[in-house]
Amino acid sequence: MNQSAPPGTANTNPTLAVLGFRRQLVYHLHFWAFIAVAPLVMVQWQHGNLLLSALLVFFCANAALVLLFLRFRNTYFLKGRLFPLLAVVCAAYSTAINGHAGLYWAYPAAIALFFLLPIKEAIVCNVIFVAVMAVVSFLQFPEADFWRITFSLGLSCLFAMIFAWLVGRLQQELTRLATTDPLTGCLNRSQLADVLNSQIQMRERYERVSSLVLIDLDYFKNINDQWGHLAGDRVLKEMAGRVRKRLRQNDQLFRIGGEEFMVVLPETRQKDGHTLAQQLLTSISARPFLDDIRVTASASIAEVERGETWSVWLNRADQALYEAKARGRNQVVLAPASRQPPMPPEPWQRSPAPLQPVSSGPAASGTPDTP
Ligand SMILES: Nc1nc2c(ncn2[C@@H]2O[C@H](COP(=O)(O)OP(=O)(O)OP(=O)(O)O)[C@@H](O)[C@H]2O)c(=O)[nH]1
Repeated sequence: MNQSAPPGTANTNPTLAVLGFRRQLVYHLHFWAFIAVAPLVMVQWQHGNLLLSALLVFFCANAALVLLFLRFRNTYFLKGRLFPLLAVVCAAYSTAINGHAGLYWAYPAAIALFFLLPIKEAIVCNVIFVAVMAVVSFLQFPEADFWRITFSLGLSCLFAMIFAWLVGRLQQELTRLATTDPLTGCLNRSQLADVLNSQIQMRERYERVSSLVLIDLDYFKNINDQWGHLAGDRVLKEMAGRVRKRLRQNDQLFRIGGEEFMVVLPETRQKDGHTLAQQLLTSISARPFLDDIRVTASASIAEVERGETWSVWLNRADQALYEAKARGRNQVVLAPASRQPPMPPEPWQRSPAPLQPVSSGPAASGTPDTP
């Protein structure tokens, strides 16, 4: 069971790490684009290309605003959408009036799209961009150059697309690996603080009350000792499956310790959650695991209170789980409100009748309860 809330859980949230990666990518692209393009404003001005010079000023101003917003407000100015638009327009227009000197900017502009836009939008934008550049180069250059430009720009886009797509998949896979338990497929602790905090906010802002259920298998050590660790693993996996089957789509199942699971029940009062917790314990104890391993579990349920932190909330549930173990296991205990002693068992929360063993497993063989 949890002894205490782990410090700094929010800082290790893998989803936030991915967001940090995106933010840095956007930040660096805008920073280096600004450095590269700012001098061109003067160059185009001196060449008398006033419209292009104005477009480049616009481009630099947008880049500067994105950098400032990211640094001081942690948000994307206009969602970072202006960079791709301006880069494409500037590159196409510059090619139309400057020929090859403008064309060179089309390549970094096309590649940057894949790192700034969602992949589907980037593909659509690049198809349009390559088509526009093909028309411009058809009008500007000899036919052989037109073919070279169109194919080399198309190929650059293809390579950038493959790279961005693979990086995106890698990010998704890393996030999945970092946020789920490989054995059971449940969420792990990495997002626990965020999920509980969002339920706390729902309570504070909208009076929507959520509950959390802790479930801990009883005498699980004996299962490992008697049937081996691999069987223990399979029991955990099957148990997660049975619990998951009973949950709603919005409910979230975490594995927060070896044989301890947590279910977050959004917009569920303690009394309603209690009914579910009872059903979960029944689904665990009613049928043997791996054909002949009888297992029971203990559970606690705690409704979020106004003004409490996620660690206090979890701690109340944890104390109630200790109580469930101390009262003889295979039962659900309601967590009391803060600073109140654990509630005495009521008739409707008493444990079900003891199970008859189907084999000589530890839970089935009536191992005496030791807290
Ligand atoms: N097979 C397997 N066992 C695990 C895993 N994680 C933790 N365990 C085992 O789970 C057992 C937990 O034992 P205890 O904390 O004593 O709890 P318990 O035997 O269930 O007793 P109570 O909780 O008091 O009912 C230990 O033997 C751990 O080695 C896992 O991923 N796979």
